[in-house]
Amino acid sequence: MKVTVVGAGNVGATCADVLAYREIANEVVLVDIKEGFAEGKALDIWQKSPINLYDTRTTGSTNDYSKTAGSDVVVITSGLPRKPGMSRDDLIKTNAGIVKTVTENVIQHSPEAIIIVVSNPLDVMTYQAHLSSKLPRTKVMGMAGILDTARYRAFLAEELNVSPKDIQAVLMGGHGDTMVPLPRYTTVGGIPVTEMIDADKLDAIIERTKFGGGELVKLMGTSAWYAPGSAAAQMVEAIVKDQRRVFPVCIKLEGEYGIEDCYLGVPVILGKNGVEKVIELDLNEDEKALLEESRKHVRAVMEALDNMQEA
Ligand SMILES: NC(=O)C1=CN([C@@H]2O[C@H](COP(=O)(O)OP(=O)(O)OC[C@H]3O[C@@H](n4cnc5c(N)ncnc54)[C@H](O)[C@@H]3O)[C@@H](O)[C@H]2O)C=CC1
Ligand SMILES: O=C([O-])CC(=O)C(=O)O
Repeated sequence: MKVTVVGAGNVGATCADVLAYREIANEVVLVDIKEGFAEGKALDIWQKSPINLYDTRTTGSTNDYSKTAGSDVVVITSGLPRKPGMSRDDLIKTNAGIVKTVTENVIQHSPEAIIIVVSNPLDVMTYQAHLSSKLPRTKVMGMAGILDTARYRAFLAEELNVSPKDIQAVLMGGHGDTMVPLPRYTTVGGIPVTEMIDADKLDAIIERTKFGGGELVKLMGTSAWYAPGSAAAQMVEAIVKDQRRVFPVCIKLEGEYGIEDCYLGVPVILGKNGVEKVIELDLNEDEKALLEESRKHVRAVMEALDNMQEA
């Protein structure tokens, strides 16, 4: 299995490293626009192989997409990260151009690839990659839900003093402040979380999760990479190993949840064909209202992208 990761920065290099040391792919190609940058990162990861004991071949390329030919999965992380005081949507202008060019290059050499978008604003960059690749919607998806859910699970594990492994959860909606938490689908070793934690503490954790990306931007002056890179690698693994894992993933909705033509995070089954199935939960009225808020927000940013492309 061959996987290309475009963008050898913080998230891209972390993703490539996880793909290599966990031997998720046989071959990983890193691509970046900065001269020598991807080659250097790939060489460093390759030189770690005798220490960490893996044989995934990692190589790099400065914008030469012929090296990516025949990739089974392509992860797009190229683009600007936000700085303190910015929202993810502030990145749209620069990152839309980058994601468009990168997708066109990728698809020229790997027309059968499955694309995982990471660049922000996530839901709308997934839309951009879908437009530019012209692939079926099941083969173009965005990574956000696994990350948001992981933050929520980590915060809960800390509060309850239990292993994060035993916390199962699902979040839906856009990757941003309007994400939709679903506490009634959160369990701790199979026990509903509401039996383990007070409502006000759970509310505080949900609020912290919504702004989880911003918390890290404030601390570091740039956005997160360890959890995002690992989350993207986990999606790659589900696809290349046809694991049929159930994850929240950003995909274009075509009638599911009563929503047409909007890119939102929803639980799906992920396997060798990409999104094998969108899982439709029976949401209650409060959850439907939160999802509608999220839809409105993402639609507005999608329309901003449409206007930019017409201009
Ligand atoms: N979906 C999610 O949950 C998350 C999304 N992100 C987003 O991922 C993106 C990357 O973040 P970082 O890795 O921290 O940024 P970074 O600045 O460390 O790396 C980005 C890389 O993209 C490269 N690049 C720019 N234009 C390119 C082009 N046309 N072709 C190839 N490479 C190009 C840059 O040279 C740079 O090395 C940002 O947009 C960030 O907001 C970050 C974390 C989580
Ligand atoms: O916060 C950001 O800008 C990066 C991101 O999407 C995240 O870490 O959730």
